[in-house]
Amino acid sequence: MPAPADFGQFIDDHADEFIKRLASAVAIQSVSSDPSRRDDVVKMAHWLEAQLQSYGVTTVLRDLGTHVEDGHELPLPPALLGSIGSDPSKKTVLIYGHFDVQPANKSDGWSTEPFELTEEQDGRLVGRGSTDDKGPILGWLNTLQYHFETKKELPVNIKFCFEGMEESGSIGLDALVIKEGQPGGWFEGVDCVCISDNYWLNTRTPVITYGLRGVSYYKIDITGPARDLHSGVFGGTIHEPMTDLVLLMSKLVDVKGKILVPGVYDMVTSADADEREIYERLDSSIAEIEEAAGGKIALSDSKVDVLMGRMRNPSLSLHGIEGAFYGGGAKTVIPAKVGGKFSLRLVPPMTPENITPLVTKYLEEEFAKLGSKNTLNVEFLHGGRPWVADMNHWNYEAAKEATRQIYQVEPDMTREGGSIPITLTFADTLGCSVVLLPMGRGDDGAHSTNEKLDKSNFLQGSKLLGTYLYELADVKK
Ligand SMILES: NCC(=O)N[C@@H](Cc1c[nH]cn1)C(=O)O
Ligand SMILES: [Zn+2]
Ligand SMILES: [Zn+2]
Repeated sequence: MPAPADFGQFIDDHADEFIKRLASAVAIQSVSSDPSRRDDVVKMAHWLEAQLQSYGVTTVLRDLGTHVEDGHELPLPPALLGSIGSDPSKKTVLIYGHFDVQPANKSDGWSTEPFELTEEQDGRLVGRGSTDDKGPILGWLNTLQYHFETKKELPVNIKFCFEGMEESGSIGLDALVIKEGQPGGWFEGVDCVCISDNYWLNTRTPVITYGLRGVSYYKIDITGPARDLHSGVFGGTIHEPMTDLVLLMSKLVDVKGKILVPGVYDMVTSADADEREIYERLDSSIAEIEEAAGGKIALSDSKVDVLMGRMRNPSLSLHGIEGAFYGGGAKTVIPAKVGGKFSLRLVPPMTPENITPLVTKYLEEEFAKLGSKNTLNVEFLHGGRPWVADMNHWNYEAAKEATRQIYQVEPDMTREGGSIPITLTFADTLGCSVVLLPMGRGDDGAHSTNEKLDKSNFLQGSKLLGTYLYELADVKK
């Protein structure tokens, strides 16, 4: 059953309205990692709930309890569940997305206010969350609006699961998905899952994604003096926490991206010629990867090695140092306590559970070698397992056919370097196929400054998601 003939036109005709709605969503500063923005994450849940309800979706906000952040107990934002249609003759698809975003400040280097969506001359819709993940969520709303206003029946039953903690490790969601996946739960009867929360490899070829790396996030605290000290008075006198931390962090990864924690590479198989061929065939180039990164800084001249570095190999990134002096000027302080943050991206069979003992043991051994009198504490902050799916499942056939119809090309089949921790929980708990059907381009700059979603991707992506529902209705189980 193809999508109705007027569906694409409806999306194009409502472009301005849809962009305004995206601007309203971007304006809510739903930064999950910032405790002072927690009310905005909750506000975003209510905003989205009202949108879903206006198109006839039955909704419920599920309380996820509390979590502890820097020693303070904080309420978690609720998860938003929705349901529309219960026709037993139709398939039921579960749609997941997240309404929280990464932090953003103009002073980080944004050209415009990050929480004011700015439409640029070339069609770029610039704003935090435009591509990750408010634009894709609104793509589903655009499809719902079409069916509501034209009084057309949806081709499938839809369940929704939208969360507000994805950028902070999806805390609390696992338990909810496991509970709602039981008989009588919200997700009973779900046949397949679709997530639109990642990106094409380049700026022209759509992709369908069948794998994600996992993540394991850590903080290493080094504590020394009771308070910050004058470096003129105490420099050369005491063990400095920052010196220890910088030395320790330098032991984690080398300049070529090689992870230095012993045992990590023993877990990963190396790619044979057939596997390398998969990456060779992908429509990508070093030049495009460097263009998206904004610098000629690729780790290798080999496209295959660079793509495998993102998709099928682990990596370790250093993110920041809490407690370090970072302002302008030349403050001569010795920070009393510093916390280094880093994470590993994981590939099968790595898990946060099997990797954490290796990381902790190594850091403790390396710290002991420093002979420092300061104190080390290694804390695991959050994690998620890697996931690889069967790309020949009928759920993927529906996504491929929808892509062919909207973009008139064969999609590239990719694994994503990022993580969506709940994906594996959906796959395992509901025992069904999960497909990742992204809307945005490879140069969207998710998590970065000047994050954008191109207007054409927003509109074509909305058509893609709607068309996928029709292909799903048709495809043989
Ligand atoms: N679009 C998915 C995404 O960006 N996921 C985050 C998840 C995460 C894990 N820890 C912190 N955030 C990612 O960084 O991959
Ligand atoms: Zn995301
Ligand atoms: Zn993200």
